[in-house]
This record gives sequence, structure tokens and C-alpha cells, in this order.
Amino acid sequence: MAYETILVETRGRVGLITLNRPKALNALNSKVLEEVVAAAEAFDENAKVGAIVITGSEKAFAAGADIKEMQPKTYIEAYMEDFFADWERLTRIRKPVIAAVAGYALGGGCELAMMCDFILAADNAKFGQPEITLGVMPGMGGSQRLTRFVGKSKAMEMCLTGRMMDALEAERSGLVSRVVPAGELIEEALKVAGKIAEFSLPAVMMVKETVNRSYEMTLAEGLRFERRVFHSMFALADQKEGMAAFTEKRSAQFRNR
Ligand SMILES: CC(C)=CC(=O)SCCNC(=O)CCNC(=O)[C@H](O)C(C)(C)COP(=O)(O)OP(=O)(O)OC[C@H]1O[C@@H](n2cnc3c(N)ncnc32)[C@H](O)[C@@H]1OP(=O)(O)O
Repeated sequence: MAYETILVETRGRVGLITLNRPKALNALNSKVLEEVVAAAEAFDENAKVGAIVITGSEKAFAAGADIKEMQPKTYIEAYMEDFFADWERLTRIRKPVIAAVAGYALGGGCELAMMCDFILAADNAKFGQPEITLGVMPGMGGSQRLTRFVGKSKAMEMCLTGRMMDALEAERSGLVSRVVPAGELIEEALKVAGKIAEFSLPAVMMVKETVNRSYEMTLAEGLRFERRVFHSMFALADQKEGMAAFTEKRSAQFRNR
């Protein structure tokens, strides 16, 4: 497939999606949505890919949903199109998706990063939900996901004031897993994704599914779900291989079975 707004490549076993609308600071319009989701779904189907990285430029991961595209929309258009609903398809990707964020991750950009499984931030990253300054509110999950990541008080302050958070505050608050120097962001993201891609793919996918359940279940239900999935892993050839490799003091050769 030929893409207009993103660059798509594989690096080893990692699928890399780079947002590529530099003149608009990677603002997320309908084309970007269609292409990012299609590329991620194609990587999810590709047996040679074990993990996916989504990134932007050094100046902007994405400065938000495209304000110029949104500005003329009427209520009935937004409602009937279920505007932004297709972004949820990204959360149904079964392989791990890592957001590598440098520069601005604002509004929909911050929300896109939060749809990923974890966020690696460059030291120049800035996160924010400035929709209130435009007379609206987050619409791609920010009011819900940001609150779960950083707690009510900080999420409420950010959504009500539009204040941006720098990378260190984002790390302290639990929004990002780690901060790295901007010049090393992509290499580090590819390294982490590459490491994940070396493990047993079914085991990796079960870990992702189980951690995500913690957002949707009570603790008791989540613990039961975890135990059932853990038990099911004893049906994997990769469990036999992983444990045999440990006892035989050699590296495991996972076959994704
Ligand atoms: C409403 C929902 C549900 C979600 C949203 O995401 S709303 C959007 C939230 N994001 C914002 O409000 C941020 C908007 N952008 C900015 O405030 C600034 O661009 C900046 C602080 C990120 C960077 O400022 P800087 O002075 O460095 O760059 P600009 O000259 O302002 O921008 C360069 C170029 O990009 C266009 N741009 C930036 N952001 C967007 C956007 N979200 N949508 C569409 N276009 C955007 C900006 O207009 C300019 O292009 P032009 O010179 O052609 O106008």
C-alpha cells in the first residue's frame, strides 16, 4: 500500500510507523487515521513482525487532531461519522505497540501515544490536552486514559487548563515508562521493540492482553484471568523450550507456538 502521511518500514522484526506531515506538526487528520490504523493492522497480520513502534519527528510526535479539518464540522456530521471512533482499532492490535515520543504530543497526539502499550519519551517531549483552549475537550480518550495514568488531580488540571507536562514530569507521573536523550529515542525504541520481538509471540500477546484486562476488571476477576492465561501457557511449545533452555544453560529458540 502507498501511504501519503506516514512512512512505513520494517527494521528486523519491528514494524516502524513514522508520522510524516512535518509542515502541520503531524496533526492527525482523517488520512493519517486511516493510514496509521491500516499500517498497524498490516503489521499485526505479518508473521515476520513481533512488535510495532509509532513515532513522529524530533519537533512533534503529533500536535493534535487536525484543527483545520475539525473546525467546520457540524454536530450531526461528527455524530453520524462517529468522528475519531476508528482510532479505537489501534487498541485492538494484538502485538505490542510502543509510542516513541519526541517534541509535542498534544491533544490527539497525547491520546494516540496513550493508546499504545507504553510510551518512551525523548527528553524534549511535551504532553498536554489543550482542547479546552479551542472550546472543546479531549475526544480520543484523553479524559479517561490520562486520568488512569496520572490520577484525577493532575489529569483534571491538565484538561481544564491545557498546561503541558515535560518529559520528566511525565515519567514521575507514570505517563511514560522512560526518558531518553532525544537523539537516541528511535534507536532505543527499536532496541526495546526488538527485544520484545525475540520472545515467544503468543506469550507476549497473552501478557499484553492480560495487563490490559487490569483496566477493565475488578482485581479478583483480573487475578483469575491472569491465572487461567498463565495455566494455558503450559500448552505452548515455547514454554517447554524456554524452561528447558534455562535448565540447559543455553539461549531459548522460540518458535511462536
Ligand atoms: C479536539 C480534540 C478532540 C483533539 C485535538 O487534538 S485538538 C488539537 C490540540 N492541539 C493543539 O491545540 C495544539 C495546536 N498547535 C499549537 O499550539 C502550536 O502549533 C504548537 C505549540 C504545537 C507549536 O507552535 P509553533 O509556533 O512551533 O508552530 P506553529 O507555527 O503553530 O505550527 C506549525 C504549523 O503546524 C500547524 N499545526 C500545528 N498544530 C496543528 C493542529 N493540531 N492542527 C492543524 N494544524 C496544526 C500550524 O497551523 C502551522 O501551519 P500553518 O503555518 O500552515 O498554519
